[in-house]
Amino acid sequence: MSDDVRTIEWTGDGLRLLDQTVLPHRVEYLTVRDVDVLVDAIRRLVVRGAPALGVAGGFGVAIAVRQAARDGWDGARRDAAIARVREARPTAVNLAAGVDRVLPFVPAGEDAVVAEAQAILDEDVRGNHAIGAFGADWILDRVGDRPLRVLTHCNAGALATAGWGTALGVVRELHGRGRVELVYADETRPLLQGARLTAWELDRAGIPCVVQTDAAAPSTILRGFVDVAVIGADRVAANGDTANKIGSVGVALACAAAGIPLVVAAPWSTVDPSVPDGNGVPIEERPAEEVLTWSGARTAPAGARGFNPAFDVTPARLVTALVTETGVLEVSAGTTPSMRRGGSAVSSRGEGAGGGA
Ligand SMILES: CSC[C@@H](O)[C@@H](O)C(=O)COP(=O)(O)O
Repeated sequence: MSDDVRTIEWTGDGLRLLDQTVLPHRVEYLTVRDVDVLVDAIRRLVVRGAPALGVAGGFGVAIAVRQAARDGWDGARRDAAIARVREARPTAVNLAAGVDRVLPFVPAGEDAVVAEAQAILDEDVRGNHAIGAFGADWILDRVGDRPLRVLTHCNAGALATAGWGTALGVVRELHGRGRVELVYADETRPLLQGARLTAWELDRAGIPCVVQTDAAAPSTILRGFVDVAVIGADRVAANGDTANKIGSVGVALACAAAGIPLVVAAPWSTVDPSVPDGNGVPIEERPAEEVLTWSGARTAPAGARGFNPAFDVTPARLVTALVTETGVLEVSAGTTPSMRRGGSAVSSRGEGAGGGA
């Protein structure tokens, strides 16, 4: 993403968000100055993607601190507002983690909170570049040092992060090395993060891309059109089970059946060691209207009810590699995130089970 378009930044006036609900047709920003507007923006996916939500969580606390001073709130009201930000969406662990990370700075005041939230943002951008390099190295080593056909699901790009992207950071790095033949971008039902956002990012970056329906993805993989799938994550359990946008598990099953790698690209801030496996990940269920309507018009018959889980869990045995900012864990081969601070060894490149920050 070029410098003229920032997903999320603190301007002093408030938190400036690129409104992802109107992309790719319009580039509009929303400046958030109060907590209720932020909670609504998170729920409507004005800002979305696990790492970007972590940054929003950190700055959300700054908004609450400023609002408390402005509107004369007591501590209890301020803390309740912070809790609303923390709980605005349940699956991406980054949101709660972002809030929790800045909380100790609340007594020191707004500037201290903003500085810590800015550190989350800056670390995310740095980490994504490292993820891109580690991921590209691993893929070219394991899949082949040639222009590759890459499949991705949802949007794990600059828009989903503070910049550069995780899965799309790997794609950007591969492209920079002349190693992308084509990207298959799954459209990502029902809110089209792939068709609207991933395709927009790839087009701006000059990376060849086709958009396909989610239902096409397993077939595309089984027909031999894809060399590697690279996706992001909303929460990675200690055993490597990975929650990501609904539809990811179908991609993973097809990759396993076709014998191609499924690579999950995510920062350590998306790993939740407190959750032993995928059963412990809360899965957001979104309004039924998102699947019962199209462009605001009802598509399903009046009597139909909807079921709209926003995420699924890919079992660790289907995750070939987890690429973090400190290296690569070969999860299906038995190297899990829980081994990070453990002892024994790990991966092909750089990362050990005891590695990382
Ligand atoms: C780097 S973003 C990783 C994930 O958060 C992403 O793949 C995803 O599932 C986003 O879902 P969304 O509902 O758009 O917030």
